[in-house]
Amino acid sequence: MTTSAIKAEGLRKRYGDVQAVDGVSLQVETGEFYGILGPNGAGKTTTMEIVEGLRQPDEGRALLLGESSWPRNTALLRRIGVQLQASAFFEKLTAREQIRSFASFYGVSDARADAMLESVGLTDKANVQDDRLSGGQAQRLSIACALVHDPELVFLDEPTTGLDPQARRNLWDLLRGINEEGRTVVLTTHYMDEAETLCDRVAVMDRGKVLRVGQPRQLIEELGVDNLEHVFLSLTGREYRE
Ligand SMILES: Nc1ncnc2c1ncn2[C@@H]1O[C@H](COP(=O)(O)OP(=O)(O)OP(=O)(O)O)[C@@H](O)[C@H]1O
Repeated sequence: MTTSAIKAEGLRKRYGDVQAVDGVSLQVETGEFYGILGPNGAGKTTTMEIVEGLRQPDEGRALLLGESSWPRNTALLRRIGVQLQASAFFEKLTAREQIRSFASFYGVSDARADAMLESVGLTDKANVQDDRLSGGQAQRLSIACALVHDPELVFLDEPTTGLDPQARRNLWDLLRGINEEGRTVVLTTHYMDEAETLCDRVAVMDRGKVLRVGQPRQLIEELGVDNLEHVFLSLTGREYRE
């Protein structure tokens, strides 16, 4: 029997008056490209952080690669990659210095760091300081940093937000490649077209709950609608972007 990459049961997390995550259960299989969809504030990031072992749930538990992700398990952290926002870069370092710094935390060689930079198409930007990179270049650098230690499972939180259509498409190719190499990918996104294009399965979240899980095509067919945007409308009775 193979172990699921993620198995989360009954997760709950409250911040003051806000019930950010309200009984979330999820299962992600090894090798899957899995999307967590939902509008701002749906609870996507909090759910991911609990699963990653970066945040303690009030209730419930998450198994990551077959092991409990809380209390924080440093051995597990080596086996996962978490894409940080570009704002988490070290100040004033060049692209090459950034990725070599991340690599050094894991005892990964400079050569491997440089190869990752090459694989995301940033070799010609190696000497450019992070604050001079375009939005798409900064996203690619942050993804390369998350992959530098060759993790089995990668978490990407809204990797294409704020990018122009061409940069988004370039990034989609990169993300597909990461998954085709055999890695499990978990992505949060606001963009339904992105989820439809990339994800094997999606969980549609709203107000801290998972409303439905399935293959994008299957959800569209089941609900008799044209696209994922309409799946959301049909599940919640309201527009995705209100
Ligand atoms: N550290 C925190 N302290 C207090 N409230 C928080 C904190 N983090 C998140 N929240 C609140 O919890 C709810 C869920 O937030 P979360 O970031 O998980 O949602 P999200 O679906 O990832 O949203 P977005 O798409 O905007 O990133 C929101 O109402 C948010 O304001």
